[in-house]
Amino acid sequence: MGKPANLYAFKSSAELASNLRSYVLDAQNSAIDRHQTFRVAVSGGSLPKVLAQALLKGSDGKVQFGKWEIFYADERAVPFDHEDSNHKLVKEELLDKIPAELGTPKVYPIDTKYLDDVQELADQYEQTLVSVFAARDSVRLPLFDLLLLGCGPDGHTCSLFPGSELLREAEAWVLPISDSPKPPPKRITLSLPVAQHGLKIAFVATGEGKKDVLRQIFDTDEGQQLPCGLINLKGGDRVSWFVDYPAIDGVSFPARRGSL
Ligand SMILES: O=C1O[C@H](COP(=O)(O)O)[C@@H](O)[C@H](O)[C@H]1O
Repeated sequence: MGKPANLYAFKSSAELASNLRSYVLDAQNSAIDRHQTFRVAVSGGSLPKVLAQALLKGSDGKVQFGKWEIFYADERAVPFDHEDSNHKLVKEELLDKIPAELGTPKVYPIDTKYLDDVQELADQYEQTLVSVFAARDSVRLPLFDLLLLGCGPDGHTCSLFPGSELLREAEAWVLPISDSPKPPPKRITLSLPVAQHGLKIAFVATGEGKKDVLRQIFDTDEGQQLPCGLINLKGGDRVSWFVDYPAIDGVSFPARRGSL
């Protein structure tokens, strides 16, 4: 079954946030040591709030935002002032609140010129990745230092939904969606191979609403076919889960509780 290599459970959001902070700082420091920059893909949904709690408070280590390059694991095809925009959410929860002394990250949002054509929107975002990570013909997949992912109650992550034919895509780095089962329907998303390839991959899932899907992912064979399950399985020990107690209520796999 899809036993997670690293499953950390916390009784409070403050505890989860402080452990997520240590994990992100560790990823940041080794990335900066390796290539002087930290390339992170972030998600929307419930993640940005937890991430802000982790990164904007805390005295251990230093978040070197000036060395961060932030990309979107998925984005909705809406303007930046629309309430469904993942960039708006990340900006309001985190980016706008970064103290000047921590530096300013380089952020790569979608190009809203292409909102009417999701294929073009995805292609343009892929070009953005190509320009940063290297030409398509020199690397098969972009390698993020860290992917910060959510897990929807149906097992979706990024904008990869259960049963979607997009899960079979092997070549493209960024994919368009016109019929997302969760609104809004038009989106772009990192492809499954890109999401599985991250050097480190963290899922953050909190609240009772996640307990059924986590039980499925960790305790059943079917759960491994869900998008989160597919990343969990392929990623092996590169994957860590940060959850709270309500989210793993009923999961048989023992989580390490309380700390990394
Ligand atoms: O639609 C989306 O949902 C997922 C999961 O969101 P959550 O609120 O259940 O954490 C999110 O990771 C993704 O970025 C977003 O577009």
